[in-house]
Amino acid sequence: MKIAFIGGGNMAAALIAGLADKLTAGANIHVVDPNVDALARLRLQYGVATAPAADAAVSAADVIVLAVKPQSMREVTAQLLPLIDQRKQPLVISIAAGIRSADLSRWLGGYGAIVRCMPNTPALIGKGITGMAATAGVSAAQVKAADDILRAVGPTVWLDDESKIDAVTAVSGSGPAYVFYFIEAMQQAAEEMGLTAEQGKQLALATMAGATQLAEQSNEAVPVLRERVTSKGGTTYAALTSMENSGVKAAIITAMKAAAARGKALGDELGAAS
Ligand SMILES: NC(=O)C1=CN([C@@H]2O[C@H](COP(=O)(O)OP(=O)(O)OC[C@H]3O[C@@H](n4cnc5c(N)ncnc54)[C@H](OP(=O)(O)O)[C@@H]3O)[C@@H](O)[C@H]2O)C=CC1
Ligand SMILES: O=C(O)[C@@H]1CCC=N1
Repeated sequence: MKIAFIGGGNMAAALIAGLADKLTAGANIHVVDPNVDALARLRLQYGVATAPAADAAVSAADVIVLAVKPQSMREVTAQLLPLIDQRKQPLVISIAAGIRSADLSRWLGGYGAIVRCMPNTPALIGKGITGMAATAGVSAAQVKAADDILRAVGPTVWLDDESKIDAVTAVSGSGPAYVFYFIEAMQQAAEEMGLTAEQGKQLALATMAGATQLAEQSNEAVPVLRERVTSKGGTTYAALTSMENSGVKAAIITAMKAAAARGKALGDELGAAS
Protein backbone atom coordinates (compact mmCIF):
# COMPACT_ATOMS: atom_id res chain seq x y z
CA MET A 1 0.00 0.00 0.00
CA LYS A 2 1.43 3.38 -1.05
CA ILE A 3 0.52 6.10 1.45
CA ALA A 4 1.09 9.82 0.78
CA PHE A 5 0.94 12.24 3.69
CA ILE A 6 0.14 15.84 2.81
CA GLY A 7 1.60 17.70 5.79
CA GLY A 8 4.43 16.27 7.86
CA GLY A 9 3.87 18.10 11.15
CA ASN A 10 3.18 16.89 14.70
CA MET A 11 0.27 14.57 14.04
CA ALA A 12 1.59 13.18 10.75
CA ALA A 13 4.91 12.40 12.46
CA ALA A 14 3.05 10.55 15.22
CA LEU A 15 1.16 8.44 12.67
CA ILE A 16 4.26 7.83 10.54
CA ALA A 17 6.14 6.67 13.65
CA GLY A 18 3.55 3.96 14.22
CA LEU A 19 3.16 3.06 10.57
CA ALA A 20 6.85 2.89 9.74
CA ASP A 21 7.21 0.49 12.63
CA LYS A 22 4.20 -1.73 12.17
CA LEU A 23 2.26 -1.56 8.95
CA THR A 24 4.58 -1.14 6.06
CA ALA A 25 8.18 -0.50 5.12
CA GLY A 26 9.09 3.20 5.37
CA ALA A 27 9.76 3.26 1.63
CA ASN A 28 5.99 3.04 0.96
CA ILE A 29 5.33 6.26 2.82
CA HIS A 30 5.72 9.56 0.96
CA VAL A 31 5.46 12.87 2.80
CA VAL A 32 4.77 16.26 1.23
CA ASP A 33 5.50 19.39 3.28
CA PRO A 34 7.03 22.77 2.38
CA ASN A 35 9.05 22.66 5.60
CA VAL A 36 12.29 21.02 4.45
CA ASP A 37 13.65 20.71 7.99
CA ALA A 38 10.60 18.69 9.03
CA LEU A 39 11.08 16.50 5.94
CA ALA A 40 14.75 15.91 6.75
CA ARG A 41 13.80 14.77 10.28
CA LEU A 42 11.17 12.36 8.93
CA ARG A 43 13.59 10.94 6.34
CA LEU A 44 16.25 10.40 8.96
CA GLN A 45 13.97 8.91 11.63
CA TYR A 46 11.64 6.75 9.54
CA GLY A 47 13.27 6.36 6.14
CA VAL A 48 10.26 7.78 4.33
CA ALA A 49 10.37 9.44 0.90
CA THR A 50 9.68 13.18 0.92
CA ALA A 51 8.95 16.12 -1.37
CA PRO A 52 8.40 19.84 -0.74
CA ALA A 53 5.34 19.93 -3.01
CA ALA A 54 2.71 17.44 -4.20
CA ASP A 55 4.05 15.45 -7.15
CA ALA A 56 3.65 12.23 -9.15
CA ALA A 57 4.13 10.14 -5.99
CA VAL A 58 0.84 11.57 -4.73
CA SER A 59 -0.86 10.51 -7.99
CA ALA A 60 0.52 6.99 -7.52
CA ALA A 61 -0.69 6.66 -3.91
CA ASP A 62 -3.43 4.24 -2.84
CA VAL A 63 -4.13 6.35 0.23
CA ILE A 64 -3.68 10.11 0.67
CA VAL A 65 -3.65 11.35 4.27
CA LEU A 66 -4.51 15.03 4.62
CA ALA A 67 -2.58 16.17 7.72
CA VAL A 68 -2.42 19.94 7.33
CA LYS A 69 -4.07 22.59 9.52
CA PRO A 70 -7.79 23.01 8.89
CA GLN A 71 -7.05 26.54 7.63
CA SER A 72 -4.71 25.12 4.92
CA MET A 73 -7.10 22.43 3.71
CA ARG A 74 -8.87 24.46 1.01
CA GLU A 75 -5.53 25.44 -0.58
CA VAL A 76 -4.15 21.91 -0.28
CA THR A 77 -7.15 20.31 -1.98
CA ALA A 78 -6.76 22.80 -4.85
CA GLN A 79 -3.13 21.63 -5.23
CA LEU A 80 -4.19 17.97 -5.13
CA LEU A 81 -7.17 18.17 -7.48
CA PRO A 82 -5.14 17.85 -10.72
CA LEU A 83 -3.05 15.03 -9.22
CA ILE A 84 -5.82 12.73 -8.01
CA ASP A 85 -7.12 10.10 -10.40
CA GLN A 86 -10.91 10.55 -10.24
CA ARG A 87 -11.48 7.13 -11.88
CA LYS A 88 -9.16 5.22 -9.57
CA GLN A 89 -10.52 7.11 -6.50
CA PRO A 90 -7.63 6.50 -4.11
CA LEU A 91 -8.74 6.68 -0.49
CA VAL A 92 -8.49 10.17 1.02
CA ILE A 93 -8.18 10.25 4.82
CA SER A 94 -8.49 13.61 6.55
CA ILE A 95 -7.32 14.06 10.12
CA ALA A 96 -8.17 17.77 10.28
CA ALA A 97 -10.34 19.07 13.11
CA GLY A 98 -13.65 20.50 11.96
CA ILE A 99 -13.34 20.07 8.18
CA ARG A 100 -16.31 18.08 6.88
CA SER A 101 -16.16 15.34 4.27
CA ALA A 102 -18.85 17.12 2.21
CA ASP A 103 -16.60 20.19 1.88
CA LEU A 104 -13.53 18.07 1.07
CA SER A 105 -15.57 16.22 -1.52
CA ARG A 106 -16.71 19.47 -3.15
CA TRP A 107 -13.17 20.93 -3.11
CA LEU A 108 -11.90 17.71 -4.73
CA GLY A 109 -14.39 17.91 -7.60
CA GLY A 110 -17.20 15.81 -6.12
CA TYR A 111 -14.87 13.17 -4.70
CA GLY A 112 -16.39 10.03 -3.16
CA ALA A 113 -13.77 8.06 -1.27
CA ILE A 114 -13.22 10.08 1.92
CA VAL A 115 -12.71 8.90 5.48
CA ARG A 116 -12.63 11.57 8.15
CA CYS A 117 -10.87 10.70 11.35
CA MET A 118 -9.54 12.13 14.59
CA PRO A 119 -6.38 10.48 15.97
CA ASN A 120 -4.30 11.74 18.91
CA THR A 121 -0.61 12.23 19.63
CA PRO A 122 -0.01 9.17 21.85
CA ALA A 123 0.01 7.50 18.40
CA LEU A 124 3.70 8.40 18.54
CA ILE A 125 4.25 5.48 20.93
CA GLY A 126 1.52 3.24 19.50
CA LYS A 127 -0.93 4.27 22.25
CA GLY A 128 -3.25 6.48 20.22
CA ILE A 129 -6.98 6.14 19.70
CA THR A 130 -8.88 7.30 16.64
CA GLY A 131 -12.51 8.11 15.93
CA MET A 132 -13.46 7.47 12.28
CA ALA A 133 -16.35 8.00 9.87
CA ALA A 134 -16.61 6.97 6.21
CA THR A 135 -18.61 8.61 3.43
CA ALA A 136 -20.92 6.49 1.27
CA GLY A 137 -18.40 6.36 -1.60
CA VAL A 138 -15.77 4.50 0.41
CA SER A 139 -15.49 0.83 -0.58
CA ALA A 140 -15.36 -1.98 2.00
CA ALA A 141 -11.70 -2.55 1.05
CA GLN A 142 -10.96 1.14 1.65
CA VAL A 143 -12.72 1.06 5.04
CA LYS A 144 -10.44 -1.84 5.93
CA ALA A 145 -7.37 0.00 4.62
CA ALA A 146 -8.25 3.10 6.68
CA ASP A 147 -8.82 0.94 9.74
CA ASP A 148 -5.51 -0.91 9.21
CA ILE A 149 -3.60 2.37 8.92
CA LEU A 150 -5.05 3.97 12.04
CA ARG A 151 -4.97 0.70 14.01
CA ALA A 152 -1.20 0.65 13.50
CA VAL A 153 -1.12 3.36 16.20
CA GLY A 154 -3.92 2.21 18.53
CA PRO A 155 -7.59 1.19 18.57
CA THR A 156 -10.19 2.73 16.25
CA VAL A 157 -13.77 3.74 17.04
CA TRP A 158 -16.07 3.90 13.99
CA LEU A 159 -18.95 6.35 14.16
CA ASP A 160 -22.30 6.03 12.39
CA ASP A 161 -22.53 9.80 11.97
CA GLU A 162 -19.63 12.06 10.95
CA SER A 163 -20.91 14.96 13.07
CA LYS A 164 -19.91 12.97 16.18
CA ILE A 165 -16.24 13.52 15.23
CA ASP A 166 -16.43 16.93 16.93
CA ALA A 167 -17.22 15.16 20.20
CA VAL A 168 -14.37 12.69 19.62
CA THR A 169 -12.08 15.66 18.99
CA ALA A 170 -13.10 17.16 22.33
CA VAL A 171 -12.59 13.88 24.21
CA SER A 172 -9.57 12.11 22.73
CA GLY A 173 -8.16 14.41 20.00
CA SER A 174 -7.51 17.29 22.38
CA GLY A 175 -7.60 14.99 25.42
CA PRO A 176 -3.85 14.39 25.80
CA ALA A 177 -3.44 18.13 26.41
CA TYR A 178 -5.93 18.01 29.32
CA VAL A 179 -4.02 15.10 30.83
CA PHE A 180 -0.70 16.95 30.46
CA TYR A 181 -2.32 20.03 32.04
CA PHE A 182 -3.46 17.94 35.03
CA ILE A 183 0.02 16.43 35.36
CA GLU A 184 1.54 19.92 35.23
CA ALA A 185 -0.78 21.01 38.05
CA MET A 186 0.13 17.94 40.13
CA GLN A 187 3.84 18.60 39.58
CA GLN A 188 3.52 22.26 40.52
CA ALA A 189 1.64 21.37 43.70
CA ALA A 190 4.26 18.74 44.56
CA GLU A 191 7.03 21.33 44.25
CA GLU A 192 5.10 23.94 46.25
CA MET A 193 4.81 21.33 49.03
CA GLY A 194 8.57 20.74 49.12
CA LEU A 195 9.18 17.76 46.78
CA THR A 196 11.75 18.09 44.01
CA ALA A 197 10.62 18.57 40.41
CA GLU A 198 11.85 15.06 39.60
CA GLN A 199 10.01 13.50 42.55
CA GLY A 200 6.82 15.39 41.61
CA LYS A 201 7.07 14.19 38.02
CA GLN A 202 7.73 10.58 38.99
CA LEU A 203 4.85 10.50 41.50
CA ALA A 204 2.38 12.27 39.18
CA LEU A 205 3.15 10.17 36.09
CA ALA A 206 3.08 6.85 37.94
CA THR A 207 -0.20 7.83 39.58
CA MET A 208 -1.79 8.78 36.24
CA ALA A 209 -0.61 5.57 34.57
CA GLY A 210 -1.49 3.34 37.54
CA ALA A 211 -4.97 4.82 38.04
CA THR A 212 -5.73 4.60 34.30
CA GLN A 213 -4.64 0.99 34.10
CA LEU A 214 -6.60 0.12 37.24
CA ALA A 215 -9.73 1.70 35.72
CA GLU A 216 -9.13 -0.26 32.52
CA GLN A 217 -8.55 -3.61 34.22
CA SER A 218 -11.06 -3.38 37.07
CA ASN A 219 -14.62 -4.67 36.80
CA GLU A 220 -15.74 -1.76 38.92
CA ALA A 221 -17.02 1.57 37.67
CA VAL A 222 -14.72 4.59 37.85
CA PRO A 223 -16.79 6.38 40.57
CA VAL A 224 -16.51 3.24 42.75
CA LEU A 225 -12.74 3.21 42.30
CA ARG A 226 -12.68 6.90 43.24
CA GLU A 227 -14.71 6.19 46.40
CA ARG A 228 -12.22 3.44 47.36
CA VAL A 229 -9.48 6.08 47.61
CA THR A 230 -11.68 8.46 49.57
CA SER A 231 -11.62 7.62 53.29
CA LYS A 232 -14.26 9.35 55.40
CA GLY A 233 -12.86 12.59 56.79
CA GLY A 234 -9.52 11.83 55.15
CA THR A 235 -7.11 13.57 52.79
CA THR A 236 -8.74 12.60 49.46
CA TYR A 237 -12.10 13.79 50.76
CA ALA A 238 -10.48 17.14 51.55
CA ALA A 239 -9.03 17.40 48.04
CA LEU A 240 -12.19 16.31 46.19
CA THR A 241 -14.37 18.62 48.29
CA SER A 242 -12.04 21.48 47.40
CA MET A 243 -12.28 20.53 43.69
CA GLU A 244 -16.08 20.33 43.80
CA ASN A 245 -16.27 23.69 45.60
CA SER A 246 -14.03 25.19 42.90
CA GLY A 247 -16.25 23.73 40.17
CA VAL A 248 -13.43 21.67 38.63
CA LYS A 249 -15.67 18.97 37.12
CA ALA A 250 -18.14 21.49 35.71
CA ALA A 251 -15.23 23.52 34.29
CA ILE A 252 -13.80 20.42 32.56
CA ILE A 253 -17.18 19.61 31.01
CA THR A 254 -17.61 23.22 29.85
CA ALA A 255 -14.08 23.22 28.42
CA MET A 256 -14.64 20.01 26.45
CA LYS A 257 -17.89 21.37 25.04
CA ALA A 258 -15.91 24.46 23.98
CA ALA A 259 -13.49 22.16 22.08
CA ALA A 260 -16.38 20.44 20.29
CA ALA A 261 -18.00 23.79 19.51
CA ARG A 262 -14.69 25.05 18.08
CA GLY A 263 -14.52 21.97 15.84
CA LYS A 264 -18.01 22.66 14.53
CA ALA A 265 -17.24 26.38 14.10
CA LEU A 266 -14.08 25.54 12.11
CA GLY A 267 -16.20 23.38 9.82
CA ASP A 268 -18.81 26.12 9.46
CA GLU A 269 -16.27 28.91 8.83
CA LEU A 270 -13.87 27.08 6.54
CA GLY A 271 -16.56 25.13 4.69
CA ALA A 272 -18.66 28.22 4.07
CA ALA A 273 -15.56 30.16 3.01
CA SER A 274 -15.15 27.93 -0.04
N1 LIG B 1 -1.72 17.85 16.97
C1 LIG B 1 -2.69 17.03 17.38
O1 LIG B 1 -2.71 16.56 18.53
C2 LIG B 1 -3.77 16.63 16.44
C3 LIG B 1 -3.95 17.27 15.23
N2 LIG B 1 -4.96 16.89 14.38
C4 LIG B 1 -5.12 17.57 13.09
O2 LIG B 1 -3.97 17.31 12.33
C5 LIG B 1 -3.73 18.37 11.43
C6 LIG B 1 -2.27 18.79 11.53
O3 LIG B 1 -2.03 19.24 12.86
P1 LIG B 1 -0.55 19.31 13.42
O4 LIG B 1 0.22 18.13 12.93
O5 LIG B 1 -0.66 19.55 14.87
O6 LIG B 1 -0.05 20.64 12.67
P2 LIG B 1 1.41 21.04 12.20
O7 LIG B 1 1.39 22.53 11.96
O8 LIG B 1 2.41 20.46 13.11
O9 LIG B 1 1.55 20.30 10.79
C7 LIG B 1 1.01 20.75 9.59
C8 LIG B 1 2.10 20.70 8.54
O10 LIG B 1 1.53 20.94 7.26
C9 LIG B 1 2.43 21.73 6.55
N3 LIG B 1 1.80 22.36 5.39
C10 LIG B 1 1.28 23.62 5.27
N4 LIG B 1 0.85 23.81 4.00
C11 LIG B 1 1.09 22.67 3.30
C12 LIG B 1 0.88 22.24 1.96
N5 LIG B 1 0.31 23.05 1.07
N6 LIG B 1 1.26 21.00 1.60
C13 LIG B 1 1.82 20.18 2.50
N7 LIG B 1 2.05 20.51 3.79
C14 LIG B 1 1.70 21.74 4.18
C15 LIG B 1 2.94 22.69 7.59
O11 LIG B 1 4.10 23.37 7.16
P3 LIG B 1 4.39 24.84 7.77
O12 LIG B 1 4.58 24.65 9.24
O13 LIG B 1 5.61 25.26 7.04
O14 LIG B 1 3.16 25.66 7.47
C16 LIG B 1 3.18 21.76 8.77
O15 LIG B 1 4.46 21.16 8.71
C17 LIG B 1 -4.68 19.51 11.80
O16 LIG B 1 -5.68 19.60 10.84
C18 LIG B 1 -5.22 19.09 13.16
O17 LIG B 1 -6.57 19.50 13.32
C19 LIG B 1 -5.77 15.83 14.65
C20 LIG B 1 -5.63 15.16 15.82
C21 LIG B 1 -4.67 15.54 16.85
O1 LIG C 1 -6.01 21.58 18.77
C1 LIG C 1 -6.40 21.16 17.67
O2 LIG C 1 -7.14 21.87 16.96
C2 LIG C 1 -6.00 19.79 17.22
C3 LIG C 1 -7.17 18.89 16.98
C4 LIG C 1 -7.16 17.92 18.13
C5 LIG C 1 -5.88 18.13 18.76
N1 LIG C 1 -5.23 19.11 18.24
